[in-house]
Amino acid sequence: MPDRSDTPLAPVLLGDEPGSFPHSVLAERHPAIIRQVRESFPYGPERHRALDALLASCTEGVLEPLPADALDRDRWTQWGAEAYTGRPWFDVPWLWSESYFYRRLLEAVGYFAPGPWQGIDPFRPSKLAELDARETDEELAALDALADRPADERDRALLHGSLWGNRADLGFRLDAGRDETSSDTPPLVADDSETLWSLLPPAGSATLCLIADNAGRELVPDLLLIAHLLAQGRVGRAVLHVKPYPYYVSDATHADVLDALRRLTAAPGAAATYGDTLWSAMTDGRLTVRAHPFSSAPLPFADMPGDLREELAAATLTVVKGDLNYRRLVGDRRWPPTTPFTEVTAHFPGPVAALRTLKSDVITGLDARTEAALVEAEGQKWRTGGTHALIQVRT
Ligand SMILES: O=P(O)(O)OC[C@H]1O[C@](O)(CO)[C@@H](O)[C@@H]1O
Repeated sequence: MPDRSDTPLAPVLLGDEPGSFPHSVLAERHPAIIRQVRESFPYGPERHRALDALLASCTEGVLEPLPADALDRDRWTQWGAEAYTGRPWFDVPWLWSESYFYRRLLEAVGYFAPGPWQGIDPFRPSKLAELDARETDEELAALDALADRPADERDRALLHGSLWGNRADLGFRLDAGRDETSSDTPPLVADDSETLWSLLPPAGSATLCLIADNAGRELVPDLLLIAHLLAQGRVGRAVLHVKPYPYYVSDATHADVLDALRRLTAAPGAAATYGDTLWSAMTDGRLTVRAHPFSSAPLPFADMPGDLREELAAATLTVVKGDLNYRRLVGDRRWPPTTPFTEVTAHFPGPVAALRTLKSDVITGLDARTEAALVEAEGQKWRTGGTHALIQVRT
């Protein structure tokens, strides 16, 4: 991360503290994900053995190197594999070990190797179930009532749909025991939406990059937001960044975009109009989907490569969705919550907006009163419970 003399770097989050949230993800959530994946398809004995080996490695062992013939081995070396392989999963930066877990999981199910399981997304059954759920029908039906509302109400509804859609990630739901906090504190802990709208004036034909997070019930409202912005002329061109391979259980890939788009175009009522807008925008090049390798790198955005930096520098605004992308945007560190968002995102190549529900410890940009009220009402649960959200913008 570049020097910011006025903001000293906070310690990087590791998973080594029993009782901490990162530790519970490594010790409990990852084994649960392996169990879920094992049941998602009738994998044969070889795949089951590989999943058993991953389970043993990630709970009691060390990070093992990728196979010598893995096509992305050099890339992982550049991303720090030599420094971290051979070490216990709990002792390396949490962002690194968590991201590497998904790479190893895909290795275990044969996602990359030539053969029948190549390219089969182990999370697809749960992603499709979510897309087919009754709740998705209800959310799409609500678009009919929106059509007659004033423009600013539609702007707000679609922005908030995309924001709160982030609450619906599938990995989060594996945590059945997580407390639901009820609190009198406002759901939005920071709201820079006025600034966001000022960057995308009507008929301004801005270029928007949206760095997507989850598929299914998050991606659908993300796509609706993009369709709305294109239709309003607030955005002339949009680039949707997705993951190059299945990641963090429900993260969106290009295949998920196509599933979501089909869901929209086949829906009754207004939803299909949004779907048609997106379809024609993809066809004529106003909307493109990108799967840059760095999208699944175990590194903060401060370390992004030059080509991606250039691309994002040319955007009027980049919208960064979700919790994991927030960790990568501000750095996965124990920042004091009042650390200015503008300073920790100074490295980003252009104007950036974070839309995120709070699902991990990292937080910046709070005012002292908001932080105090949250702590008073909930202790530290507001950081990870997914019941609060933020819209933060750096121009
Ligand atoms: O889907 P999101 O919003 O990125 O949230 C995923 C979050 O889930 C975790 O994988 C575990 O909580 C976090 O590491 C990550 O930040």
